Amino acid sequence: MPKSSKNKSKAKKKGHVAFTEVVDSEFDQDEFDRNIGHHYDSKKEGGRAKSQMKDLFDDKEIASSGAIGWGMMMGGIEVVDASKYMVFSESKSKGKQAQTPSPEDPASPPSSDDDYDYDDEGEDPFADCDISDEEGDIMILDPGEKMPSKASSRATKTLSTISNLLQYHKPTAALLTNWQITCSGISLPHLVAHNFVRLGYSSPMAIQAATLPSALLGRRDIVGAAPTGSGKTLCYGLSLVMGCLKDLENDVEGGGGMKALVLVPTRELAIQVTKEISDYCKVPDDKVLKELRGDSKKKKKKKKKKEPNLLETEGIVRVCAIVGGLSKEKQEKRLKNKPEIVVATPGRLWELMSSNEHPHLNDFSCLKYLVIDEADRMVKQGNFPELEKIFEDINEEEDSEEEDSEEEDSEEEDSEEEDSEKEESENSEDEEEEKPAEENDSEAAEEDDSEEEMTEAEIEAFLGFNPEPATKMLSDDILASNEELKKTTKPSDIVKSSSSASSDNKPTNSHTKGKLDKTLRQTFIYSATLTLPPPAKKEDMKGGDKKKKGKRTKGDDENILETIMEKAGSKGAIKIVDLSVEGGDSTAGNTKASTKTTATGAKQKTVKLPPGLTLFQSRCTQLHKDSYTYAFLSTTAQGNKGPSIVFCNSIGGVKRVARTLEELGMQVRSLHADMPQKQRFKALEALRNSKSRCVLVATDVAARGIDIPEVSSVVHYDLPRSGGVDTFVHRSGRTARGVGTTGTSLLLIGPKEEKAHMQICKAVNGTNVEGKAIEFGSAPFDSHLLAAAQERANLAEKIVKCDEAEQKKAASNSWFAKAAEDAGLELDDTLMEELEGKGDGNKGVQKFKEANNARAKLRKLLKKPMRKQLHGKFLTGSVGLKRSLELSGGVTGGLGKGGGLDDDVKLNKHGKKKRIRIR
Ligand SMILES: Nc1ncnc2c1ncn2[C@@H]1O[C@H](COP(=O)(O)OP(=O)(O)OP(=O)(O)O)[C@@H](O)[C@H]1O
Repeated sequence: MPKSSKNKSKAKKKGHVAFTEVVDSEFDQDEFDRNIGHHYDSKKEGGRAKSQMKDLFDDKEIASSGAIGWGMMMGGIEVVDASKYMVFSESKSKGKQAQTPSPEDPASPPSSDDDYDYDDEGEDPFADCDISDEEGDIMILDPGEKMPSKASSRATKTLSTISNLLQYHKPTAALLTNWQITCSGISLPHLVAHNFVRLGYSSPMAIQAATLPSALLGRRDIVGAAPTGSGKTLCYGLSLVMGCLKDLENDVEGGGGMKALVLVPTRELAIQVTKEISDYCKVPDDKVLKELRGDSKKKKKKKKKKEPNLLETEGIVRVCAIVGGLSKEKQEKRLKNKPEIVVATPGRLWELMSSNEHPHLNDFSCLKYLVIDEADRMVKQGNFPELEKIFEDINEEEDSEEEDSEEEDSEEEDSEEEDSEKEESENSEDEEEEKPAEENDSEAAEEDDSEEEMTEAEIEAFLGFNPEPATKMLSDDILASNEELKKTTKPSDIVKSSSSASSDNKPTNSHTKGKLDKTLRQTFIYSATLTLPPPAKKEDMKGGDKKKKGKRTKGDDENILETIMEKAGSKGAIKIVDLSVEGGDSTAGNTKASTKTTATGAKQKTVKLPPGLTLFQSRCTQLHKDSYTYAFLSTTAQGNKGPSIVFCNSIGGVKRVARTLEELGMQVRSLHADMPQKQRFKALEALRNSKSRCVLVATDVAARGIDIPEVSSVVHYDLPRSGGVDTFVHRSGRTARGVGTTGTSLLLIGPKEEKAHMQICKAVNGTNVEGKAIEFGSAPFDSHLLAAAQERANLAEKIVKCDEAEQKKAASNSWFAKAAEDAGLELDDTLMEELEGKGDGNKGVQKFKEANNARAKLRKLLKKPMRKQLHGKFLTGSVGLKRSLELSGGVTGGLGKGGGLDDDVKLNKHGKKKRIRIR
């Protein structure tokens, strides 16, 4: 009997997990049973086991294309092909039909489990496997393994179950052949491969393909720059997870210490990264996870509502977020579980570290990975003073070890070194003092003082637990090229390529079973906006080699990078990959020029934006920005498509614009550093889950890292002030993220923002032959609709202004009255009248009436479609402004010099009007 038929009939007989071999005839049932079947006994567990299996292999279509991509692009990652196995979707016990196609007719599924011929006699390797405990929970045991006694340690149980879990997706020989590209080298753990299939990570993205082999095989320190949304989180996240899984598997003594520390600039990003990393090693079944962690019984006994498993999420490897704004107690409790990976914002981390009450945060003896995400933002002076102290603590232990070894050196050498170090530290102190205190961007900086309790459901919702599996597909061209390569690659080629791995990927150190080598620590530095040194310098660059470092000067981006590496204590060989600039699609050693030469011969850096991003611009006065934003978001195909983010430069701006858009009938959320953390999370959650269109009005606290794939457009209501081009890149990158997505970024350029605009244009598009900046496309506004939008926006602004005035007055009056009461003073009648708004000619009442009138008028307008309201072209220039003032009842005030003019008219330096082109 051919092997495949034998296997099929075995599968019929077995009934532990029914499956059909889909792809070829070399499927090995015995191997399948060894690796998968023994976890589940259909007779005992019935439908539960089957539905678990169904979950495991749900994304079979993606897998078939995806794993090829991983194998090929990574030069040897081996990925499970879930399409090999098809399993029941519903249990027999529920009386539903199984979906597994029969071998004979793939389209006709067997009607029930009875269609499979179970054979209980003789050859059942699972006979001695009791897979349920006394409470009916599934236990995962090796064939022949005894039920663990109640007294058995969690560690023993975990290790045995983990090694099973890591195996249970083991590809068969047929699968390996199918994935011709797989070679020795990187081997993706099967659990991770499964999760990648679930997440839709069908092939590595460019930065992942460029960095992962060096990080995983060569254990190199990595400095990576790549456009926003290009998958940088996975570049370091996967290394961390694989390292931790390997340790668990190899039973490497870790002492339960922290193995990886990820530092990020914002709380939202910390929570997001925590979830993403833990997603890579997520265990498909909750019960299995609880069993692995040894806490299922504990929780059952308590019979309390499910404990929030939020700051630490649901992977095998424990990942825990340490952030400000959330309950410190809960985070402290999480730390007691000794999470292998800690993702933190520097403020809260330092607070807990310096309290010396959390041994887990003070013990860096096991630290193998240090990650600085959004590195340029993190090390910007004044942003995170705690960062330096954290680095010092981390490096303290190693430094002291080094010092010990240095003692063996000659006295002369010692004193020379001391002198040079002293000199260097003096220099660096001078440099710090010389540096003018840069504007502290308190907006985006963390303030870790306030704390809040969030309910389980609230944070769960924010973390997006139990989301629908992503269904991102491999783009057609990659698929096609993979197919082509698959056809032309012979197994012998694979062996060759694997044996001649590049020197980048040769391990600098090796793993020792049962031991943790401290010198193995890897440092990862990532951002979309890192200025990297030129190729020659890259080759020279060695982290921690102080003698090679030049004096750091303000604005010297290259030296900033060196400083980060030095502070982070990077000691190994550094691999630098820069995909963030045009022409920089290569890695250290063969980097092409990443600059353009302008007409004047000057070298100019051009940044790379996500491929699916379209840039628009529109010039308007500050007064018209509300109506332009409203018109873009409500009338254009690009702005109207999905959730959007509107960026303002100040908290006051965010509040005002959000209120105005709200009055205009939009579903609006705001996000800024002055908000309680709970509200901040809720705002992002609303954006992520917005069924109807949601607009988030935010400061730059939302500019970096936040990954909400649904966001379809970004509006720069204010052009970024500080860090112009970089901030523009990060803000714009909140849309068009990941594989095959599109998005729009609209710049609204006010009269005072021309300079900032020019810088952005130069950096993004370069200059034309005349040396002038190449500009973006014109925003697709309909001038008829702009007029209608202006009318509505004016009314909304009026309402907001009146409300604000009311609120301010009420606040100051109540303060005044209270102060008088506290001082035991009585207010006279005139003063009382004034406080009540009667004494100033009823101005307060008048404002209230004005607001109400405006509100009534606006409501009426909002009921009608905009196009029908106003016929006639949008009048630009001072005429247009006058008309809109008339329509609004004059709330916007008179024309000032320069301000108040529209697209086509500007004042020249003599105060005369000059015409400029409308874009
Ligand atoms: N191999 C992959 N295939 C498909 N999607 C992926 C892959 N890797 C990551 N992604 C998805 O791409 C999106 C962007 O990833 P990520 O947030 O890591 O980008 P980033 O480069 O860190 O962006 P930013 O610079 O804005 O922080 C995420 O939704 C992530 O799930």
